[in-house]
Amino acid sequence: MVLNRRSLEKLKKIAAPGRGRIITQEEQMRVFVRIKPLPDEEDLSKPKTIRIRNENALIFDPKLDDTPFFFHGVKQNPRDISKRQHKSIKYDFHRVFGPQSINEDIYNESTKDLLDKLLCGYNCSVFVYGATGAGKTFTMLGNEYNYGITYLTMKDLYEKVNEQQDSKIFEIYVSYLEVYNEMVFDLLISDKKPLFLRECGNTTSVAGITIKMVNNVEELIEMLRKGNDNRTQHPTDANAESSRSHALFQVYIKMTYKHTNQVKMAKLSMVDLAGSERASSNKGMRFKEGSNINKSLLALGNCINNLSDGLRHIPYRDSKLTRLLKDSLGGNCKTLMIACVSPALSSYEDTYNTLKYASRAMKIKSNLKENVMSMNLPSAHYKKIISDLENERQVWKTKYEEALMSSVPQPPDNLEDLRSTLESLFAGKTKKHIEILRLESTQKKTEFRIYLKKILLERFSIFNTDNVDEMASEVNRINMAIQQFEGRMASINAQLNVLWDEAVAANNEINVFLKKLEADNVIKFLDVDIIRLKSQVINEELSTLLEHRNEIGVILDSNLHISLELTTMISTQASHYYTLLEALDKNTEEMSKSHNNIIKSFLGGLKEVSWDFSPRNHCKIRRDAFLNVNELSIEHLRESAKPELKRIKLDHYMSPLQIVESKLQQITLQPEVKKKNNFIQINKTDTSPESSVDETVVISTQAASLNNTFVLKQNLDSVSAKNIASTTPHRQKPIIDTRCLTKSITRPGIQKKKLLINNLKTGLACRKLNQENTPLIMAATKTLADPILAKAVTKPRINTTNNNILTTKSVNTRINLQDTNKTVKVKNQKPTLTLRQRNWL
Ligand SMILES: Nc1ncnc2c1ncn2[C@@H]1O[C@H](COP(=O)(O)OP(=O)(O)OP(=O)(O)O)[C@@H](O)[C@H]1O
Repeated sequence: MVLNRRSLEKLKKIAAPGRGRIITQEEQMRVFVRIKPLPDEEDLSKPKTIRIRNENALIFDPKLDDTPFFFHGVKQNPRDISKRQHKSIKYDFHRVFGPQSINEDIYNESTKDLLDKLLCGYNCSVFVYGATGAGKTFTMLGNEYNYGITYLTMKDLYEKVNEQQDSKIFEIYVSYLEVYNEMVFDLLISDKKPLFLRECGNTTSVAGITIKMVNNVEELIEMLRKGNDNRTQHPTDANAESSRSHALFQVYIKMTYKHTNQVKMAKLSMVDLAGSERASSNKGMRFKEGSNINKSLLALGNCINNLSDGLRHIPYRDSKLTRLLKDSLGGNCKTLMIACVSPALSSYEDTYNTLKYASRAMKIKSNLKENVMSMNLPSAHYKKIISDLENERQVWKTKYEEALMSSVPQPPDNLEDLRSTLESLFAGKTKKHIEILRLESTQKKTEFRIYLKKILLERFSIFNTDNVDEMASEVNRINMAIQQFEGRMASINAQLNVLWDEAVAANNEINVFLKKLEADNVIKFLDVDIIRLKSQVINEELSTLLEHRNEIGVILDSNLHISLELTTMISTQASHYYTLLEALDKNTEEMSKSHNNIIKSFLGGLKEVSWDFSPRNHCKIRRDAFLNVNELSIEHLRESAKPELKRIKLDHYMSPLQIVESKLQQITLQPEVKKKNNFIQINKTDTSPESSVDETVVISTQAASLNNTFVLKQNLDSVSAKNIASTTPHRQKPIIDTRCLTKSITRPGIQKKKLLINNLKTGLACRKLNQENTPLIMAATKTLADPILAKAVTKPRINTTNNNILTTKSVNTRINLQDTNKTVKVKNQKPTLTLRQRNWL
């Protein structure tokens, strides 16, 4: 629809605030005329069809010059040979460029101004019109010495775009097509097939046209060059390189204002029309081309006529060319026409027609609107943009998904297989561990039996017997049993060695598999399974240990009964003998005293060994060496270290009291005692490979309730135990694992005694026995079935002259030992000795 002048006036309004400002303005089409220079062969003396009056006007077919011509001093009257009546028509244009003008002059005074409008969001069109050979292509494209206005416009456009980069984001797309023989072809692709036009509202779009994004002027020039190569050109009578098609080069600019996010779109169309020519001058194909060119130019002329007359009907549909130029001629577009003419007489008609057209075009008014580009772009353009954006979105989506996949890896397809492999590997490991533990359990039980048998022999040696033969066979039987047990031990050791190898191999297999899982980056998917399987192994081990504990408990129980039976038998017998000796008056005073002491101890004078179950001792209580299977071996197995072949010998085992005794022997007191805050510092002379610097000795009276109680306490915190477990080779670990042990033995009157820890020449410490307490201690020893206890609990002798003697009266301070962290703590005269040992194991 074309708006008449009244309607346009109405549209000159400003939209209400807040709805955006749309300015509609009426613009006259700007028309320029370019007169090309005469060709070299043309006779310059001949009259020309155009005379330039001034910058804005020319006279077509001017009358001959009135300048008088004198011959021999006589004024001559010039004769008009053609006898023709000169038209002498004056035409006004926006600018008339003479033959001397170069393309840059044309650009500077015509299209240059369009750029500002374009970058404000107005559509702009430039089309060159004229007869064939009049210089249209020369004006549009030029040559390498004289660049055409297309190049100059685009060059300036990119410069302006760069200047405005801070405030706007630009996207520039181009399309290039030709209308040849009433068919539309895409010049940006070499594949020539006609494209269809689609009417879309007030605009016409080309279906399937290539719209390319151009980032700089160089890319654009290259694109133009390729497009021109694809353009249909044939030599004609008038032009050796005549363009036989109308070329339409369109630039689409999308501008996004950075601060407001407002988007403006504008289109620049540069149209190089094919030249009109007399159809009669060419034949065949050229004739057909010429008639089609003329047809479309005629349609263009009709449109221009109707537009200039302000008619409502504009026959755009009469040709492909006019359909395409619909929005450039009378719509929302600032349009500029450059009419190219030749001043040569031979082009008289063409020039006349061109000037007529150009003059009429001057009257065309267009209706300019800002921010309307989006309506005027061909739908193909949007489709292209949408498809490009869609492609771009797809590319980014793929990239994003890839990035996501790499950051959050997907579980492998064979996860289930990997899990079942893991399960079977751990099942193999568990099996081996359990076999080892069971065998170790058997080993311990066998060792315990050997121990018990040896105790029998020891006890037997106390007695004098008459029946030597009978006893000898009994002793023999016990020795045979010991031998048998020891033989079994050897076999167990051999089996254990094989099992250790297998267990280590199973563990290595797991480690290799786990490393592979880690390398394949799939271990994270099996983390939970690995933890579950590891804890399953530990659970199995613990239940095996429990079984072992129960079995040892049963053995201990039966032995306790046997011991009780024996005690009853011995006491009955002793009582008989004492009564008999009493009756015979053979008892000495000493014997009576001893007898009384024994009875006293039977009545509770000697307390049982007690165990410290207090929560602060976060450790396991171990009754003896035979109770638990060696857990450290399993810990060590987990570390995949092969144990040494040497097995622990029975006689390396010590009772808990022996251990405490042994440790006490390694402790000596510092000659100089530093007093500080009720504690004293002691030093340790360490000659034992088993002892360590992390030993703490505390002598204290911390438990007032444990009156008359002598407490030996060994403690090892769990962290140290763990460290030791992982660093100490299996075979080098101590014979007994007594992480926490507290024994309390009450001795009447011990508060009056003094503890002597003497540093001997050997460097080892020992304590002197208090002979007075021997019977008492012996009784305790019997109860414990442990003769070495006699050495463990002694009555210390006072020696005030010796600096190495520690008296309970004097030791009221605590002094930390710098290099060993050992502390001796003595608070009053009722000493409780606590020995804390950290890395003894
Ligand atoms: N202003 C000019 N200065 C110098 N040479 C020119 C000028 N204008 C045109 N020519 C020359 O005239 C010849 C024809 O020009 P051009 O091809 O531009 O004509 P045209 O109008 O495009 O013709 P057609 O319509 O047949 O394609 C070319 O050789 C060109 O170099």
